[in-house]
Amino acid sequence: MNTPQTETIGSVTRKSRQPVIEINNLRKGFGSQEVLKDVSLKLMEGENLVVLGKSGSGKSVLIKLIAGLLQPEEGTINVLGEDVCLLNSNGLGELRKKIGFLFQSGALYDSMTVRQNLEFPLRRIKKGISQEEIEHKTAEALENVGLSEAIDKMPSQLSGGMRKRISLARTIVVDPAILLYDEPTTGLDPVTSDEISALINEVQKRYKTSSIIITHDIACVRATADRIIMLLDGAVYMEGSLDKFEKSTDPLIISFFK
Ligand SMILES: Nc1ncnc2c1ncn2[C@@H]1O[C@H](COP(=O)(O)OP(=O)(O)OP(=O)(O)O)[C@@H](O)[C@H]1O
Repeated sequence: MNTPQTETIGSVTRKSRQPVIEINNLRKGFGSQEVLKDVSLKLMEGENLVVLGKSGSGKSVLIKLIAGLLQPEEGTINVLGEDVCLLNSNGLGELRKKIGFLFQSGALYDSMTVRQNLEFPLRRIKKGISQEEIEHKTAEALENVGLSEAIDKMPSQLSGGMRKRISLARTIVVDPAILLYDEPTTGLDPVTSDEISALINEVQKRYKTSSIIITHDIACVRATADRIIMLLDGAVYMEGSLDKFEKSTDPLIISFFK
């Protein structure tokens, strides 16, 4: 009889880990422009997968395809056991409740306090949730991003780094299974960027999420990546551990990691 192997990926130690996202032979273009020609990848449970690629290589398009915001021309996208391309709008809506997005802008609702910014998605996604539970989850999410004291502030009263933290709190407050980060540290100073990278790891541990992180920030890659995928010319150019990328002698990889 085979003994199940135990392995640790990110924060999750399991006898056998499952893919939470599985993409096969994805093709997507706009008009005559081919952006993704043939992309296949997996995101494993509990893993932080970093996607690298030159500007315009289709990283954001990839995230939008995963979320069902764009339709591919060819290929399959399976997220948490659902074939995204076959879901109707209700099915997509349900699936998106399990996916958290942290976009570059991290847009908060400027006319709402931090508390209201967190309570809004909770009420929308967790139908029937009690007021007590809302308050508990809001306080917990703010504590986890180290900003409990900001609960009654307006977004305009916060620094860029604080806004990013609150955006992350708003994303995690609804317990997503998957987090999609699009350039989470862009526009932040190096110290604040490092804090956000550390927070990405904290969130992974506490909330047991699986994440795709798109970033050009190599410090963020070094801090967060369990595995890396480099896109080039619409396909996966290289895939592997941080160590593999750091030791690569390929000029393109070196140009990213120098
Ligand atoms: N809705 C759209 N309609 C037409 N073209 C689009 C659309 N979305 C993206 N594109 C094009 O697809 C290409 C890839 O865009 P994408 O935003 O995915 O790049 P990226 O790798 O995320 O770049 P960056 O690192 O600069 O953010 C770009 O040439 C972009 O202009």
